[in-house]
Amino acid sequence: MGLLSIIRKQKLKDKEIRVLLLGLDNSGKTTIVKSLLNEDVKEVSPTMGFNINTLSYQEFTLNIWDIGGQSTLRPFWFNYFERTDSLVWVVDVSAINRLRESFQEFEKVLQEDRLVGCNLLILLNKIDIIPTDKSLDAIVSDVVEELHLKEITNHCWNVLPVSAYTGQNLHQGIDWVVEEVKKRLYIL
Ligand SMILES: Nc1nc2c(ncn2[C@@H]2O[C@H](COP(=O)(O)OP(=O)(O)OP(=O)(O)O)[C@@H](O)[C@H]2O)c(=O)[nH]1
Ligand SMILES: [Mg+2]
Repeated sequence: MGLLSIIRKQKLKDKEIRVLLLGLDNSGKTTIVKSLLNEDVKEVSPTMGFNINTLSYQEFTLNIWDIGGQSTLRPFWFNYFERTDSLVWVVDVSAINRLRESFQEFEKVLQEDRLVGCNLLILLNKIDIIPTDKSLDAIVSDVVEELHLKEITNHCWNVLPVSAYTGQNLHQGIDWVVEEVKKRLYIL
């Protein structure tokens, strides 16, 4: 067992899960956290640095690191990878024209050694405003293709369409994160 695995396992015994929330600016990361914390989702402004929020879920404490996604802030993302249990990548489904940009950043992040072994949840946010001429299934397959998700073999990954505004599917997302982390706790 490598040192990283030992540290992770100890942390999980302490029932702490570190979640890193990344994605392009305006994708809705901060709003998702607010929704999970039952705060006012209409009160957000672009994150200029980062926010750490704590969410209790089952017997676990999730420390959610929400990092600003503007292009000038992306070089700083690399300061936050240490000890991440779960990477949550947020995509704005109302801005499909930014999928390529999202993939470019996503690809860089996935090359990071410090993220080896963490699980990966891709949230397709803002499904409350998807264009009426496109089905949700079609949007999901576009994202799976554009982000080359089927080529990812070294992370357990999952895709969930969500809405931070309505709260749809957000708890399923957290459930998945916690269940994946639990599996590792018993398998390692
Ligand atoms: N319709 C809709 N709008 C949303 C949703 N989630 C977020 N938004 C809006 O999208 C905009 C950006 O939301 P933020 O949460 O600030 O996005 P962010 O990813 O944290 O952005 P940065 O901090 O700049 O990286 C805001 O105007 C939100 O109100 C959603 O589920 N539905
Ligand atoms: Mg933000």
